[in-house]
Amino acid sequence: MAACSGKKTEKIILKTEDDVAKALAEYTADLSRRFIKEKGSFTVVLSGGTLIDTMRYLTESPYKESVEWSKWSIFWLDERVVPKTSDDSNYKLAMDGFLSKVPIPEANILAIDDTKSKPSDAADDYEARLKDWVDKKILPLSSDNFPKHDLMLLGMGPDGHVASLFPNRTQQFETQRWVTFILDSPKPPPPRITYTFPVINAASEIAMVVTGAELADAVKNVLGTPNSTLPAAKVRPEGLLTWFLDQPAASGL
Ligand SMILES: O=C(O)[C@H](O)[C@@H](O)[C@H](O)[C@H](O)COP(=O)(O)O
Repeated sequence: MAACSGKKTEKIILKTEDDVAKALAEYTADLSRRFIKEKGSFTVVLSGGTLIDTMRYLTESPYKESVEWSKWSIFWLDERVVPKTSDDSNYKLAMDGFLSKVPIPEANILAIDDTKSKPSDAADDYEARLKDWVDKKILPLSSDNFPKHDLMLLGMGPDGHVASLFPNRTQQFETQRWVTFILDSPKPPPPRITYTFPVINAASEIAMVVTGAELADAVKNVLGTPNSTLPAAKVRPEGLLTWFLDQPAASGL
């Protein structure tokens, strides 16, 4: 556990992906209640990939009616530099599978500007708009002056990447920027923008949601190897890190 331990790391291993989906809905709804009670809002950062499908129970009873959706704001951990209508778009994935099913106000959704076709411009623009949200006090700053989100929901790839921070790519070492870009992502499509580790680790809560046997080796590397060098081992939030695993993903532990 040492390799990925933040101030506090928890590991929840459940039998099936469906059990993980149910536990994730309960965890997210609990945090929503807690943060809204404490500070009147809830800022949530989404990944692409299978995560959106694993969030499916949040769009159903009892959560659909009980969660205070109007207090949520939505951000993306990473986004592909493609039109929002493209099947490769993380915005489209989240819109189709989650955002179209719950009443989060459109003004609270910070999506990529897909008129910026150059990844560096798209990253600069997203970072500038994050700065506006900090200026408007929607997002606080961490002690290191990075934007602090309440909850980040992360997936992990079989190569141990999180967000678009890949092994053998330099973006994982960024220490200054809030949002950076990559032109040669090993996972297609190649051009993307991504939050950096200082922003990820400024979060109050991070859930690593990892299901399926194809992730077992990466899980074993990150959670079972001291000093793992995979990007996922660099996830060490200021707050609590909770790993949600199904048994196939946890089978190497
Ligand atoms: O845009 C992306 O590609 C994702 O944000 C990416 O970081 C994803 O979370 C992981 O690749 C895990 O993907 P799976 O959940 O599909 O394994």
